[in-house]
Amino acid sequence: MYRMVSIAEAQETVLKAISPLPSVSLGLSDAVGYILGEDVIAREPLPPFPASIKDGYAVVSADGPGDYDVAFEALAGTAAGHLKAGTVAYITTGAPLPEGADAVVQIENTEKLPPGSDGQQRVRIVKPAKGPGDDVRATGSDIASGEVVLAKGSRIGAAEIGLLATVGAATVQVWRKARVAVLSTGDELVEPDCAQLGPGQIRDANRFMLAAAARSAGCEAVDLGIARDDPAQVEAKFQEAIAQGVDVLLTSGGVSVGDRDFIKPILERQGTVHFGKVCMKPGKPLTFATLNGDAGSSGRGLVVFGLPGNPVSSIVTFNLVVLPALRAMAGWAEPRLRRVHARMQMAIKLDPERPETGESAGELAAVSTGGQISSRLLSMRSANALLELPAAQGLLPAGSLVSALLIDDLGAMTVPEEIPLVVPTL
Ligand SMILES: Nc1nc2c(c(=O)[nH]1)N[C@H]1C(S)=C(S)[C@@H](COP(=O)(O)OP(=O)(O)OC[C@H]3O[C@@H](n4cnc5c(N)ncnc54)[C@H](O)[C@@H]3O)O[C@H]1N2
Ligand code: MOO
Repeated sequence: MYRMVSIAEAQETVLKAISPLPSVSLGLSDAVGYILGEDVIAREPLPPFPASIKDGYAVVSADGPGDYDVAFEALAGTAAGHLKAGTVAYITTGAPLPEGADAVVQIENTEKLPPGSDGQQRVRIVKPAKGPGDDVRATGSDIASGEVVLAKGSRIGAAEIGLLATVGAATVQVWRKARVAVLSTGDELVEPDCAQLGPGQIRDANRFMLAAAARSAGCEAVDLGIARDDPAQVEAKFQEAIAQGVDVLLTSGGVSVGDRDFIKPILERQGTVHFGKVCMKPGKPLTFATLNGDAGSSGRGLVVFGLPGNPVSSIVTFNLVVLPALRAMAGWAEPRLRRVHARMQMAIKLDPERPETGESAGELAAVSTGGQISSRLLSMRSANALLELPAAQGLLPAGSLVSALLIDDLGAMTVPEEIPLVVPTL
């Protein structure tokens, strides 16, 4: 019999038992979504030279307004020329400021004059530069040489890829992501392409759902298929996971207390079961174990999550416990789900015994996805948050402010036309 642990204790136990996977070197274009395993330092200043902020004329600011010869053109991508006082140079945005010049006057503040008889281009500076440095980016004003542009532990998104490219970090050290094997167990399961279900059969939903969830976390998913309710078959699949050198094994089904539930006894024989019962609904039989030895692609053992067979229990426990573990392995400093406030738009019945995790959709106004039953995958459809509801009798009234754990990027959320600016009165 297992002691019933709280969700927080289960999460803490898992995060204590695992550590980040070894770092790997990745090409810049492949690094999006990874966590940086090193500080990235700028070797040169940016801009590497004083650069024009505008299309206009490079000037000696002390020359002031007046009519000038355009001595030459300073174009982006060319070496800076030398400007003599009393003349100006045509300059494009991003071009190096010519030596001798100290400011730029934008085109809008000038008037082109007819060329001289010798063809000399001339311009009138109508509104002169305010002083040295006007409309010029000084060397290193965006990024100083030696500056840490990205610290170890940063998450690499599109802007960070841009920064890496800017400073010439063509390859970077990042924490590797886990290889995750997915195994379904149960005599009743058939493949999704089964057109005609036999007696007692259902299609395997969990394997595909969990593999997709692992891939969404950036992990490689390894499909171990279905094991029948037979300890020898389940053990053979465990050996296959070890042989394939995966880091994490996700099983679903067979973790409850029936005499056909073989996952816990096998894990007890092969490794250490850290918990086998969690005080939550859905997901009570969630089991977490580590297998010793040289399993896992980094030779540091295999991490096994025995997820409940009910599909909703499976995906909810994945989000609450497995996902933080995959993130921690990938080097996330704060791997847990983001917790926000949501206001209930409707009353919700509470469970008297187990704190409940329900699903909500929409804005940070929580609307139930309907009947919350662990077998009913429709209760997860389009859900973008899991509400953390206490174990209690009765109804939670509409208007209650509840805790919500975000499980997606809210990309499907309706977008208000505008959000009013609220300025605090001081
Ligand atoms: N006597 C008790 N029985 C049960 C308890 C309990 O405390 N005492 N807990 C219940 C809870 S809570 C859950 S959750 C389930 C979990 O059971 P298992 O993990 O052993 O899962 P199975 O019995 O194998 O399956 C449960 C349910 O889910 C369906 N299933 C299984 N795998 C898949 C799959 N890959 N795709 C789609 N559906 C799947 C399976 O057919 C069952 O209907 O135990 C309760 N029992
Ligand atoms: O814990 Mo079970 O997941 O309620 O059905």
